[in-house]
This record gives sequence, structure tokens and C-alpha cells, in this order.
Amino acid sequence: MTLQEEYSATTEEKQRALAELRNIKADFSGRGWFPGTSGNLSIRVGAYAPTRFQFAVTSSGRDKSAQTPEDFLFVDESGRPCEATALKPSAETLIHCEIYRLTGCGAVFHVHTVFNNLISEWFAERGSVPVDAVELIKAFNIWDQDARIDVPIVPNYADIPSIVPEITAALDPRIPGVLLRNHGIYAWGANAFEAKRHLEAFEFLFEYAYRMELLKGSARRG
Ligand SMILES: CSCCC(=O)C(=O)COP(=O)(O)O
Ligand SMILES: [Zn+2]
Repeated sequence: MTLQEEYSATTEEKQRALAELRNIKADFSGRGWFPGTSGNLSIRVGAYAPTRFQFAVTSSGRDKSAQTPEDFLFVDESGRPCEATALKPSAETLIHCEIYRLTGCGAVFHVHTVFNNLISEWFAERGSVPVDAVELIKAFNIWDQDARIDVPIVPNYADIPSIVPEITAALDPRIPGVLLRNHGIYAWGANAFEAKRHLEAFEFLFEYAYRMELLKGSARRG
């Protein structure tokens, strides 16, 4: 068996990943989480080693509220298509590659929302969004009484490869997500179910943090 064959998935596994991605794309689109063709999704398939893996990823620049046969393609650990295709992988595929390499996770989801953009800008100088003693922190499998977490924020650059080392440096193994400043969130999990749970929890916590900052501001003004 060649290395290529060893790490590529069965046809059934690939079809399952595509079906799951289609459902998640439709679900997130219904929430308005892909404005203006933004956002990208991926699910890993086949065997995994940090230096060798494959995943299905959304193709670049497409209307993510539409379902078409051109929505996804399979790429390898360096973000290159691993099957003959005219499709272009997401412009942010290298970020997915790095998250898989660092964490060994099974799915990575990226969305742009007003709350994740506002909160990343508000706390940009601090380098993280603090969240204190909110029950939904448990969605990250953090069960400490009154847990406090810091969601990392990294700079956003037009040149995507320049973002990769920022993610490498900022990633906290306890926190399954990272914010790109004034851009969006990357959230991941062992599989699509877990990545979706994490993404939903992040979005709840960002809205909570945003509204809490407003309340504190109005309390200070009297
Ligand atoms: C139109 S949003 C700018 C690109 C972006 O941030 C994004 O998430 C979508 O890029 P893709 O290449 O994955 O379509
Ligand atoms: Zn983006």
C-alpha cells in the first residue's frame, strides 16, 4: 500500500463527511453565519498523523447558502487538492491545515458574525476575550466551579500564510477556538458534532461578553 493510499479515506467515509458538511452548511447558513460568501468548513477523513492527513473543505468564494456539486473538495495536509478537480479550496485552507496539525481534531468551522467581530476588536489589545463563570464554558469540557477562560485573539492579515504562525503561538489546548481580529472565529472539535457545539458556545459567550461590556459601561456612566 502506498502512503497516499494509507492516508486516504474510503469512498463511504468521504461521502459521509460530505453529507455532514452539507447539513452543517445549510444549518449555519440558516442562522446567517455566512454573510457575503464568508466562512469555511472542513471535516477530516482517513488516517491521521500530524504530517499526513486529508480533509474535505468548502470551495472558495461560493454562495454558502446554495447547495451545489461544486461546494467541497478534498485536500491534503498542505492544503493541496488530493483528487483531480477544477475547484479551488477555501482561501483560508492553510489555517485549517495548521489547526489539524496542532490539535489532531476532526472538524474545523469558521464563521463571521457581528458579535465575534465586535468582541475581537474590543479586546484586541488584550489579546484575548475574558469570560468569567458562565455556565456554557462547560461546553468546552471545562467543569471547574466559576471557571474563567480567555479566548485567544490573533491579528488578521490579508496574507493568509502570515496568520498561520500567529495561530501556532496563540492556540490554547484547553480552548477549542481562536478569534481573528475583526474577521471571525475558528472553532474545532474531535468531530463535527463537537465542533458545532463549541462554535455555538463561543457565539453565545461572545454575545454575553459584548452585552456585559455595555452594561458595565452604562453602570460607570451612572
Ligand atoms: C468574503 S469574506 C473574505 C474571505 C473570508 O474571510 C472567508 O471566510 C471566505 O473565504 P473562502 O475562500 O473560504 O470562501
Ligand atoms: Zn474568513
